[in-house]
Amino acid sequence: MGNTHGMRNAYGVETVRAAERELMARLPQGALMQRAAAGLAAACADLLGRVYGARVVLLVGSGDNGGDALYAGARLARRGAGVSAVLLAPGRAHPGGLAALLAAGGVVLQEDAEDTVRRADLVVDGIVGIGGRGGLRDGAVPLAEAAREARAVVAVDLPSGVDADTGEVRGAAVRADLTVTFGTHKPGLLVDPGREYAGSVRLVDIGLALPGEPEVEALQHADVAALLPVPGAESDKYRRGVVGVAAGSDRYPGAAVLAVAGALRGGAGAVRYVGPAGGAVLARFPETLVSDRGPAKAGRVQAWVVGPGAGDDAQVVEEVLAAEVPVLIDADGLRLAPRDVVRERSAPTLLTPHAGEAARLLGTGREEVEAARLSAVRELAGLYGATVLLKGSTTLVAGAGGGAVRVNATGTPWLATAGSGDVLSGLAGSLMAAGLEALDAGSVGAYLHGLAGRFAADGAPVGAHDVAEAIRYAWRDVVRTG
Ligand SMILES: NC(=O)C1=CN([C@@H]2O[C@H](COP(=O)(O)OP(=O)(O)OC[C@H]3O[C@@H](n4cnc5c(N)ncnc54)[C@H](O)[C@@H]3O)[C@@H](O)[C@H]2O)[C@@H](O)CC1
Ligand SMILES: Nc1ncnc2c1ncn2[C@@H]1O[C@H](COP(=O)(O)OP(=O)(O)O)[C@@H](O)[C@H]1O
Ligand SMILES: [K+]
Repeated sequence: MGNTHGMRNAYGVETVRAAERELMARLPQGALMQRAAAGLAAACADLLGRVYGARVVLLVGSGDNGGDALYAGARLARRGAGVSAVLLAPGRAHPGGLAALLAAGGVVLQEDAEDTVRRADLVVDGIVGIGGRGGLRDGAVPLAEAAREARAVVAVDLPSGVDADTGEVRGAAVRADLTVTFGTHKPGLLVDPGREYAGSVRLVDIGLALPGEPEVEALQHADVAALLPVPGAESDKYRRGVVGVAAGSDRYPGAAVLAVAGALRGGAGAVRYVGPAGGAVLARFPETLVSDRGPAKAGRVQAWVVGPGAGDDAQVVEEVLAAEVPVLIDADGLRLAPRDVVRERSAPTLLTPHAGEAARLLGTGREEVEAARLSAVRELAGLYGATVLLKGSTTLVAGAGGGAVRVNATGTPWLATAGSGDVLSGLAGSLMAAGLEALDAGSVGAYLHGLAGRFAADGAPVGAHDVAEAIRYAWRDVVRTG
């Protein structure tokens, strides 16, 4: 889909470096850093409101990230800000940047650095950028902590301590209100936990040409609008697609109701329900086609959803996996679906674990998955030869064949409510039945589900059924403004 719809793309460090080398070779020395510093200074000025008289403290590391901070500091000093720099490696600060700062009236702080940082109107984090390796080094940790008490923190390119390629944070990292990033988003700015440290992100164009596929991409309204299924004049309920839902149990009939609730709002022309909760489903949604035979005999569907609240019924999972249509596997189904059977399926499979379920499938701990989401989702997709949607504060979707990982951030923590995952599985399964590919169905489903959660919650607690009801508002919003 490329850039045609304004997809937000993030490229890894290696690609950024190559693009920078190529561009630098064609520009006068230092030109690129001046572009970066100009964009950074403008963003700082916007944040400050009034530059004259503002107390600005620069945290300056030994690389070009510190250079950006110094040149931007010089620009702010020329506009009347009181700018002081804390040099983390005094002999190795960017020489040109330091000279520019001093010439503009800035000073180098020799003592009481932490106190000055705490009292600052603005702290500019130029400790490390894409050259950073591992967590913050010891000397920088107290400064990062002091910065939390300052009025505002702007991170240069990315918050120091956040891994640019993965969003992983090992140890301490700077928490920014705003990150001013150059040339392209970095994966670590879009994927948690890094995303949380970045605050809002402003992209400064420095003229980089980035070739090929990004590491991570985030759909925007227009991308989603272009992917949504729309019935044509010739459509009938079967042509729009039938989605089968094999979910729920005597113990958890509600999971069936919620998965059907999501499926009814996902674009399929009909929802076929199979399982022991048919009565509960019909009572709530009379439009559902209910069957009391197993999935193999339930009649044709264009995609299956299996697993929410399903308990231990391995037979149902087996029958669904044997169907030659796309299958979404969630919750209990993930436990019951053998890896080799999934790998050998000829039709697409979409797995939708949360971090705890992903950890069990990978044989690791929940915390490990949450700390390294990008590698976990890629690894699972590889192991199962399937598309994997990893739920959480930022939801990731990795395709079976590698390629850019989709990240979704439309959600809200209010979605952390029982049953909201069941709604998502019905919704994404319905999109597959309507003809979307697994990667698109997962990422479009997560986008609408997150937005629906926001609309339904609007700052107050919600139940999962509220989220399902709000899907149509999310859909309309996407269609109208996309
Ligand atoms: N290369 C370019 O063309 C441009 C680069 N720009 C800036 O340059 C940055 C990259 O500069 P560099 O390659 O010099 O790398 P950085 O400045 O990101 O960091 C490298 C330096 O930090 C030290 N370091 C590494 N890990 C550390 C850690 N965990 N704690 C403390 N110190 C650590 C290294 O010893 C090295 O001296 C970008 O993030 C961006 O801010 C911009 O000026 C735009 C143009
Ligand atoms: N902190 C959060 N911010 C945004 N979305 C969240 C957050 N926590 C959970 N979610 C979303 O809520 C849903 C919860 O699904 P899941 O964990 O399967 O719950 P359940 O099994 O109760 O349905 C997922 O779509 C997930 O991405
Ligand atoms: K930084």
